[in-house]
Amino acid sequence: MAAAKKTLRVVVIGTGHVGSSYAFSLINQNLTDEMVLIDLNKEKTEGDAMDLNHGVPFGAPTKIWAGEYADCADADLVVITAGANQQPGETRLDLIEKNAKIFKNIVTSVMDSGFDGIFLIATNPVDVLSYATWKYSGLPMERVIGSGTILDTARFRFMLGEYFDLDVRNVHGYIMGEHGDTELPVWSQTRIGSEHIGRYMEKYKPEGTQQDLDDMFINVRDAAYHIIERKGATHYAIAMGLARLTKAILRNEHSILTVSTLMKGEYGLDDLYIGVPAVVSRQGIEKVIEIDLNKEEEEKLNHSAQVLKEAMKPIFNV
Ligand SMILES: NC(=O)C1=CN([C@@H]2O[C@H](COP(=O)(O)OP(=O)(O)OC[C@H]3O[C@@H](n4cnc5c(N)ncnc54)[C@H](O)[C@@H]3O)[C@@H](O)[C@H]2O)C=CC1
Ligand SMILES: CC(=O)C(=O)O
Repeated sequence: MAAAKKTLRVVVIGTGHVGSSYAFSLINQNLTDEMVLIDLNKEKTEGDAMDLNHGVPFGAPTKIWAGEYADCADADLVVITAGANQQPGETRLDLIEKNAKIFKNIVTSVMDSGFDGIFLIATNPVDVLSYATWKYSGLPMERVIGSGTILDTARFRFMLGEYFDLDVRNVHGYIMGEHGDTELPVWSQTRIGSEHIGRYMEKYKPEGTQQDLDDMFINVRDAAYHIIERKGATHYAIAMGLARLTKAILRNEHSILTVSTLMKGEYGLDDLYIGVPAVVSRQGIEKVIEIDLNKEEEEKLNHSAQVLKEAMKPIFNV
């Protein structure tokens, strides 16, 4: 008889805007057999579990419950979206102290359960908290992944698709660096179809200017501020980004995605988590892809890394 297929379990810690949107996005993708919800607000997780369970007849069989840290023991993936979010005017780095404290407790509780899977982190500042999770958990770096600039890259591609009036799936480019104010667009490697963006613009949008593109990037970089001013939080797009990452991991897709991962000499950087393109599969981070950056992009990436290191100093002494 063939061996029974292992049950896939995802645990979501923090079921606020981001966590509950992710849970909803995940059950719509039929990627997991079991989903456990954990939050300080237990009543809310119970309500969310009831609500999501009532949707299961419209999707595929998935067991969903409001759980405990002990449920992490058998989890394949623990996704952390718990902690404070930005208030209008606050930067992501302003959240560092509050959320680093919360993370020490959460990661210790997960590891005490005997967890031996992959962590996926979204809480801000995501680069710093992914590093914190790696340190606090003692897991190999491959198994601690931050959502990094996956959302910024999606915003970048979306806005370029609108600008050129094209299917966003034909827009290829990356935002790298901090998921925050020092992130950078990699124009030198941005392609529309297989054409470099500059050449595409010359041929098909001659009225377009570099100023248009620079303004677009500012909108990408500041998108969270614009949304938070209007509705207090951003959650749908990151939830879909986390679901995309979950798929790459659980389905062993070997997908190149811009995630936050530990630098060990790549791009000349060491001992920090930062957003770069990397291959993501069932083992977690398979490898960082070192794309060619021009001088200006290299300097911007270095600056972003320096800002992250400064922000980490009081907590990790790096
Ligand atoms: N990486 C990214 O691209 C994005 C990250 N975020 C970040 O995600 C985080 C969550 O944002 P929202 O969902 O909007 O916040 P929220 O306030 O709606 O939800 C946070 C949840 O965490 C829970 N929580 C707090 N401390 C906890 C603990 N010790 N254990 C378990 N649960 C705990 C709260 O009870 C709450 O339900 C924020 O840090 C936000 O900045 C948000 C959007 C995009
Ligand atoms: C809140 C946040 O990090 C974002 O929407 O980019």
